[in-house]
Amino acid sequence: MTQPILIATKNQGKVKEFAHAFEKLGRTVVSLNDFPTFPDIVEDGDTFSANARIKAKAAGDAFQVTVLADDSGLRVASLDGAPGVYSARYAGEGAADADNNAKLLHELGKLNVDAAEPLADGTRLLSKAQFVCVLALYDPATGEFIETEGTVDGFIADRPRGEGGFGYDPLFWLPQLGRSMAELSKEEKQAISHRGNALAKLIEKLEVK
Ligand SMILES: O=c1nc[nH]c2c1ncn2[C@H]1C[C@H](O)[C@@H](COP(=O)(O)OP(=O)(O)OP(=O)(O)O)O1
Ligand SMILES: [Mg+2]
Repeated sequence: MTQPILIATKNQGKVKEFAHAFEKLGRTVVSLNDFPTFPDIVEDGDTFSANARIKAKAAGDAFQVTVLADDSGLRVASLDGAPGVYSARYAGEGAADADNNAKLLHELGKLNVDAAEPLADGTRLLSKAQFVCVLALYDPATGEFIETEGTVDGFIADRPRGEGGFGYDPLFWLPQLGRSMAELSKEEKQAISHRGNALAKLIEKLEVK
């Protein structure tokens, strides 16, 4: 039996996406939710890369197994790239997804949005935006990291759509699909998303090694 892959995350949305992706490769995953006594990791890096490495190293050194970590977030053009690495705590420490989404709409509501044509249902697109995901795979035996980054471009809509995904997905509009990220199946999200993209790059790197 091959070992499950340990993902250094407590985010159930991420866990579901990785479980789906790795299932197709015949692998299962476990996360820090399976180790409730494992202490919270302080993500005090200035970049997605730094935080991904902090999470991978903390778990890898503790468990002495190879660990995958994901640090990700949303860059909103009209907010000069905010919330960026602060995406998880945009509305404050311990904020829920709904709080962060409300804060995002509040901040964008303060700006004068250009008079772009609304969508058929009246939805307005408030700003260009990009999801970013940095994956770090850390091997405690060598102390080495393998790192990849994935992005996806879209817009922030003025109202939520869809029940899938997590985080900012209901507000993230994909013009090429005419749907929000939360309206995609797991399969569709993996094919287009920052995380799916970063994971495809990581698997490619591992294959050529
Ligand atoms: O596909 C996504 N769809 C919607 N929102 C997303 C996505 N990917 C990241 N995000 C948002 C959620 C959270 O506000 C932040 C990640 O913060 P980040 O610190 O990497 O994750 P987290 O604290 O939720 O879990 P953990 O650190 O245990 O992996 O960006
Ligand atoms: Mg986090």
